[in-house]
Amino acid sequence: MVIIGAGEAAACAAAAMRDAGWTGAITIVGEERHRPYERPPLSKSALTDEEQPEVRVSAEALRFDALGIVHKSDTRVVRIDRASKQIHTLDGETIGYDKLLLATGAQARPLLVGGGEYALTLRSHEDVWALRQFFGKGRHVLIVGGGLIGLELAASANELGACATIIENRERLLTRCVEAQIAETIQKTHTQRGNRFRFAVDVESIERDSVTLTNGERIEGDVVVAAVGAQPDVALAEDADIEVDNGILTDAFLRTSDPDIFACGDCACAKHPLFGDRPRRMESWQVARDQGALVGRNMVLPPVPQSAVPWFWSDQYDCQLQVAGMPDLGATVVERRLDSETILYFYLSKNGTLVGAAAYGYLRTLAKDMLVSQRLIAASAKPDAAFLAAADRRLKALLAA
Ligand SMILES: NC(=O)c1ccc[n+]([C@@H]2O[C@H](COP(=O)([O-])OP(=O)(O)OC[C@H]3O[C@@H](n4cnc5c(N)ncnc54)[C@H](O)[C@@H]3O)[C@@H](O)[C@H]2O)c1
Repeated sequence: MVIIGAGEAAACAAAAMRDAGWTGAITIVGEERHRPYERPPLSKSALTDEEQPEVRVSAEALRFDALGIVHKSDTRVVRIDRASKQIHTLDGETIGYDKLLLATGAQARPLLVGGGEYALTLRSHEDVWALRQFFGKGRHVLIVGGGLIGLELAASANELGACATIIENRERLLTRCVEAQIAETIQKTHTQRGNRFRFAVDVESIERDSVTLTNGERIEGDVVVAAVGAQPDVALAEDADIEVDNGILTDAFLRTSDPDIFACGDCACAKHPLFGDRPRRMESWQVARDQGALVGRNMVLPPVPQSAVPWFWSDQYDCQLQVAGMPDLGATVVERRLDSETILYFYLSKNGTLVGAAAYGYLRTLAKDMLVSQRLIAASAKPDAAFLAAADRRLKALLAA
């Protein structure tokens, strides 16, 4: 078993292969220096902690030695030869495989404007080192992109006594993953703390410590960060003529168009039986873990389809955003107000099936309901909308229905 890419999904897959009974060789090849590590802290505690940030190795990667999993770090794969079932590395090494897993992840999308190279990005542990020096008291951080990274960075900057200006070219924040009302509430949390926003305007050019917008405005700061999305790392798959369309295409079992090659995590665009025929690329830590565990198992045992409900969270200040399922498939939205600060939205498809849930506010208030929501989505439940909206009625009762 050979795995290309050494992130969270790869680590989970390798451990799952052993857990599924595979006793042969498992080799993970990745270009990063570190063992697979957790990326969620990079935009938060790794920036805000006083102590210098250390790589937080993933739980599964801590088991590599005990499980006899070989990890070749600092090694770039340059070609997959499907006919001879071999991969080739930049160092000239050739490694044969019976089954191959592509867990190549994604890269920060570059900002293609004049001076774009001045903008820092955040994807790796090393990127945090570069950013930390600009996140101190009295600093002004200019962030292009009002998505998850942009907002988490803005919250971290603010916690450290800096101020952030977010420049988003759409009309509002988080268009990729949440409903307008939640986006508005999140924006309010930021503005109350002194962060600023510009919407529906593009960046014309970037200088080392300022940005010029297409409306002529020039904003000065201490650093410019580009947080304009992630692009899947599909070059190896494309070169090997494996089907790609916004990610490496897989069926619900995470098999690519080559029966001996699988894909998972940020690079994979996979079908999911709960969410119709269209394959989807999910960019979240939990999905990487769930798909990794599933694909590792599927490469060893008779395959089973994806069933875990996609889920992610985002911590900003003392609030949390959680999203489960596929809110974009909802035809109807039902609001459940949990307290003055915390709202949960349910997304029901045309036939009344619960397909998504999203909540923002205090974790202690929303956690239980979001957990139940995930179970209801997994069960393709068709809950009564009035029941969902009534915050005094316990959602758990719907599980028994
Ligand atoms: N909590 C989490 O789950 C979490 C946290 C951080 C990052 N991530 C992941 O990291 C990846 C990258 O995050 P991200 O925030 O960069 O991506 P994103 O897709 O969440 O947000 C990108 C934002 O940039 C905007 N944008 C795009 N081009 C622009 C331009 N030229 N000018 C101004 N705005 C522009 C988009 O409209 C969008 O709002 C994603 O895969 C994300 O899911 C996840």
